[in-house]
Amino acid sequence: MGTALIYDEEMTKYKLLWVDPACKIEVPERLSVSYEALVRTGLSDRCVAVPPREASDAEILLVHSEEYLEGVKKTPHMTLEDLKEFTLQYGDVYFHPNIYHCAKLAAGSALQLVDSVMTGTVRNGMALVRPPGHHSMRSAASGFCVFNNVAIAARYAKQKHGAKRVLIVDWDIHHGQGVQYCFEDDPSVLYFSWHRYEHQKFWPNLRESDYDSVGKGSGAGFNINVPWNKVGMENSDYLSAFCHVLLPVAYEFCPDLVLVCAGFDSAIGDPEGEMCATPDIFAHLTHLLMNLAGGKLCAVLEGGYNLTSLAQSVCQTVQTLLGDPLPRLANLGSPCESALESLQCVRSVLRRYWPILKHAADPPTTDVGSRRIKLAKAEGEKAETAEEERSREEKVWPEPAERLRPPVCSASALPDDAACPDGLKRLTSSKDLGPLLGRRIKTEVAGDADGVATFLRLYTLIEKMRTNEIGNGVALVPDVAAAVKCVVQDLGSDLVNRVLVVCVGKEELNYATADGKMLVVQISGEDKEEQKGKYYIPMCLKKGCGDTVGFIQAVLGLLLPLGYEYDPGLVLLSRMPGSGVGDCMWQQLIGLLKGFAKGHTLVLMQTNDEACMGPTASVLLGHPAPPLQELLTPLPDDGDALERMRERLQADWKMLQTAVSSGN
Ligand SMILES: COCC(O)(O)CCCCCNCCCN
Ligand SMILES: [Zn+2]
Repeated sequence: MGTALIYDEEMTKYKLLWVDPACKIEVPERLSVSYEALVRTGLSDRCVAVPPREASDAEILLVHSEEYLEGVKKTPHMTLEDLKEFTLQYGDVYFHPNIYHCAKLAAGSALQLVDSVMTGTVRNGMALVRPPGHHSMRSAASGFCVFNNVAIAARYAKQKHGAKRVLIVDWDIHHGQGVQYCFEDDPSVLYFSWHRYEHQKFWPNLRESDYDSVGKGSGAGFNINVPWNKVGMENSDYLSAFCHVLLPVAYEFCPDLVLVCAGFDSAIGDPEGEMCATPDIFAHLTHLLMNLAGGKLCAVLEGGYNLTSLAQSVCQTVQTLLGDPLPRLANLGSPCESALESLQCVRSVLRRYWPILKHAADPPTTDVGSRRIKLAKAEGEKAETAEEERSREEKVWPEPAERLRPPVCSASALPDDAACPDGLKRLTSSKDLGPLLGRRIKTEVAGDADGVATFLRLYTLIEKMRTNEIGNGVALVPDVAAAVKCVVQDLGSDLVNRVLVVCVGKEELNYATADGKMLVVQISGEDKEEQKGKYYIPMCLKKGCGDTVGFIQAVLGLLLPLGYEYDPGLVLLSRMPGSGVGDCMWQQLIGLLKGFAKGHTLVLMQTNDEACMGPTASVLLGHPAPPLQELLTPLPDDGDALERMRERLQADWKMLQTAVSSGN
């Protein structure tokens, strides 16, 4: 199934007709440069072009009031003076004779996207629209928005397609207060937004944009605000918010559909956000959401005002929707203290609603709330002078790296008598092993023919991943533990710099290399509290690997942050016989680990584990992992043990932090 792309140049045909410093950044070129970049890179040709349509009155009335719609309907016939007059009643927004038409197309585009995804015509998609939507409210336009495109789409998905639970992820740098108001008492729509806040000093300067607005009534717990109280947030801050706040809750919520308020003013270079996250971060944010809801994801453009980072970020997003390998995120730092304070605050208010967060730390001792300052609008929003604007230094960042699809997506290395699943390319061992290696086979590696054959197969797989001839691969081997040892000791570190070894099951694995060439993470039911140094991390689930809740907590809160910080060149994932891990969980694990090492994942399974070959091959080939059924409430001990482990490890691994360092 493909990726839908919705765009129509009609939505570029309105603009600001008078002087208004607050609105001058919202220009038609935002849409045209984004689309042109998709065309120039060849990405648009790989998408399924879906035409927009006008949202009907009834669809708009799913969110907005009749009086508001009636008012907007009059704008096409207004004189310039009337348009200015009409605009005055709202904030930071402008009207134009053609904006009503475009607003219907923008909302209708979101609905076309929902139809295409919910009917299975496509797997996922993106709508490039103007005007944006997430600020508009039931009876008010705001922040360049006229109709709330994504809020309408969520209501529509429920009403027309019977969606039970819809997740809305808003990575725009502004708080989508319009979306929050729409669903704050609705437990069927989970709204997650991060936004520049600066203790209420930043637009829209709302008290209810802070972390303690968690929703109301039966919607309590289903509204998540992550305020950024400083500018300059980086990739590590964004990934920490996903791994330690959004993803655990999203997995527990188990949505049927994911809608993204895809604003790119959260990228570096944007005059509104003033953040430092690079465009390739959106490849990973998109990827991390694609294993939810069976891959049903609709991204709808919101903000984004730096035309360079906007276009690059749109391309990164669409390229991930198309299933291309992800870029490696270079030198992730530690999340900054301010970000950790925000994560700690929001986790502490959410833990009572979401068992998966039940072990989250208490709020920080310093009362963050007391720093909220409600500046008088004039003072807070004093329009910066042209001088100030020029003085703000121009940000520069590297062009995102190319993300080349390897000629072969997935390969298999199997014993001759094993069946090869459809779509996998069966590898025969490469003859040219190189003299050095050849000699070593004779001596060190298991001398028997099987051992040699296994060695040859694994070497071939890894070598072809290193040269990007193949993306990922699966090998069936007679003895998984021996094969892991063979890769770890003889292959991995020679061929690849930094191998992330993830072992599911109980085998004793103690190859951790102190030099960090390997990071061995073992998830098992065995209690191995002692830890063998920074690079061997045993994660023990008291109830074993069959405990999906414990397993997903270990993956999201520990394995993912570790993987991002370690930044491996290869991922070796082995499934020990008798591990007890469920197929769905196993597929989710493969799907998530594909985000590392440009997708170079080598899966090792025991020859008699053939039953799992199908599900494994499906995800390796790029099919979305099926959703985990609604997660049961975890027993306290598992979360507790993992939480204790996280606290112990965070001294070595900064991405594991979820709170300000206890000293503060
Ligand atoms: C959904 O619209 C996308 C958006 O969130 O980016 C809109 C931002 C409105 C920002 C209003 N203040 C402008 C002050 C200019 N210095
Ligand atoms: Zn924005």
